[in-house]
Amino acid sequence: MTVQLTAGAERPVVRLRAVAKNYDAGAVQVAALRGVSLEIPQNCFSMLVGPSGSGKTTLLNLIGCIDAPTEGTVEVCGEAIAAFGDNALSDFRARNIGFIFQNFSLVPVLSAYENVEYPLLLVGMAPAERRRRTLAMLDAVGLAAQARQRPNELSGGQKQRVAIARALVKQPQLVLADEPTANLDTATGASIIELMRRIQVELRTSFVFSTHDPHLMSHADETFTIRDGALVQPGLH
Ligand SMILES: Nc1ncnc2c1ncn2[C@@H]1O[C@H](COP(=O)(O)OP(=O)(O)OP(=O)(O)O)[C@@H](O)[C@H]1O
Repeated sequence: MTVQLTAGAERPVVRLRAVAKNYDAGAVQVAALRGVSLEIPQNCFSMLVGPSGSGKTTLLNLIGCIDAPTEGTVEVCGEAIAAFGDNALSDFRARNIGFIFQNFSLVPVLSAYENVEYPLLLVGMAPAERRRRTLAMLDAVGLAAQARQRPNELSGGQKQRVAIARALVKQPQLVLADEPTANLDTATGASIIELMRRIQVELRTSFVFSTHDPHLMSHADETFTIRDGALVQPGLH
């Protein structure tokens, strides 16, 4: 018998405590985040919503271990990030976190197949398993027929599907998407959110995506609203 734990009983995949982030901008300091504490449960589709400049990218960069907080603690997949050295942190990120960006960030000279395969090369996976997983992910995002095409031969929505496959192919515990629909028309953006949601449920991973579009709220299990660097509406809705 499988015992299904509730989200509240499991260890959260992300835990931030009293996080602040300041940037030096010439003579002045910008307080990009102030006193942010949050927990993101496992197997959850979460949305980070707020206007431009509110701190969404800064927060995703801290959760993605790309940047360190000025104050407070960041725990991802049960690990205290401050305890890692640079090499251990890169390795941790490569194994546990997938990233999706608004400008897709695909490698232009690689085919869709090669873009998706790339993270598996980085973690040294054997060729047969690499091929199996890459083909399965391309199929999951509906791009099996476009495997040989390069990014400039794909539509915006298809490029973002490749980026989703690339983020998920190593089966990370956590996927972060920074405004994944910002460069897509409304219908394509909606289909990308639906695809991310379907894959999140199938693979039982955790997604956090940022947007300035509150209309997407209905898709999320949990919404965090951020304004001027502080959370204003934490918790389940
Ligand atoms: N490298 C940096 N140096 C100085 N200030 C920065 C830097 N990065 C971000 N900021 C400032 O921090 C604040 C939060 O920026 P952030 O990019 O996190 O917001 P955002 O909500 O992602 O915005 P957008 O929706 O426009 O991408 C803004 O005031 C921004 O100008």
